[in-house]
Amino acid sequence: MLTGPSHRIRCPMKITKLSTFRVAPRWMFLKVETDEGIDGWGEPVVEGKSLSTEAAVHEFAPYLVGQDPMRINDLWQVMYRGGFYRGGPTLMSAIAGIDQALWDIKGKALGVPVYQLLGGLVRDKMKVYSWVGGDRPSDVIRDIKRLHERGFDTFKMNGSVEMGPLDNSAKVDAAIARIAEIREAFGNTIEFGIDFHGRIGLPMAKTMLRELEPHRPLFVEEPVLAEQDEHYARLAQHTSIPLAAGERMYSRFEFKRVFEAGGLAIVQPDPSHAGGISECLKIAAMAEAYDVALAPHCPLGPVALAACLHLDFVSHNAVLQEQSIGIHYNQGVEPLDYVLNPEDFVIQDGYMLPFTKPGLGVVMNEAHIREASLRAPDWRNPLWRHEDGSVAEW
Ligand SMILES: O=C(O)C(=O)C[C@@H](O)[C@H](O)CO
Ligand SMILES: [Mg+2]
Repeated sequence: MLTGPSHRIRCPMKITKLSTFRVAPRWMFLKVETDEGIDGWGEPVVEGKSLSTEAAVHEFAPYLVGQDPMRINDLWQVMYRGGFYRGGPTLMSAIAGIDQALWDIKGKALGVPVYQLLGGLVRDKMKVYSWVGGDRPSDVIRDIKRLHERGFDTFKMNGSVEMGPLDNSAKVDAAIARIAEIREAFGNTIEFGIDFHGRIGLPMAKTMLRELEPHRPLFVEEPVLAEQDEHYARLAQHTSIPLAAGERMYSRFEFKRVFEAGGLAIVQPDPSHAGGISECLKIAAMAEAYDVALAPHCPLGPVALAACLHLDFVSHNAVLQEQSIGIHYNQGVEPLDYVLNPEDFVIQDGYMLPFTKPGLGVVMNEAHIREASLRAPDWRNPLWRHEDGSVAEW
């Protein structure tokens, strides 16, 4: 017999408003409001395409306003399938940020951190890594020293400057010498991933991997571009170095091909690009079935990082988490500049601890965000060109 107020069948909560705030350095925050005063935050953004991502978020709004935010799975399917066209960085990043906000609302409505809604913790802390060097990797030794003193022992850097499709041995030697210098300086007291950022392609990848073998990087990222993912399996035959990729893949429908073909030892979906927590959970589970490790991509802000960590804390195969504190893209703006609870972003000896507050666990400084959004930069990545004038991969 349903009698007392606690048993009253509640009218479903309703989404009332979506607001977007583009802010420095190149991020965008989404606030989803409801008729019960519970707000959820997300971070939908394609770096360098925030205006088109913002438009996509607001194109989804008519499907969401008036709907029950607790029905995350249905709203996700409506956004993914309802508009006929699907996939790609813009639509999937818009869905990602909305998905994050819906999980934030659900956790706050039920009074628990999101990872509790996803089955609870599989680990007590999560290993994180820091970027060192810049677009053209320099001063990496200095940066590693500085961060190593702060307790980090795992790093990532760009693997090279611009590289032509078939570049010369001097540039290969320069790239390798920089890595050799790191191992020389730190031995096995640190580990590092090398991100080629898609700057090399198949003609150079085997050579670079061969030359890197003796220095045993933790992984090599994007040795070829995601649109040539068919090469990962071939390259993996030529190297013992774990190959990683995924930041430019946007749903399980893209990742399934690399799982089937093999070659990637680590996948790096970005919960702010690949459909959010909901979709990245499915990608993580697929990866686990193929014994592929998970290392979510996150060169972004605090909500994106929180979404990654909730994913990490429920995924057995999560091994490393990228975070953007001090990354060269931030130009002096840091993720914690936009939150009122920096003390909850605990980094101890290169690990982060689970958030404890309900929802994603991030208390956004809305007043500062609104003010900062009045000065939103139109960030875009540099356009590089080779010696011969042709476009170079950045
Ligand atoms: O963090 C990484 O692994 C990157 O490759 C950075 C890249 O995603 C830039 O954010 C694009 O603007
Ligand atoms: Mg990368």
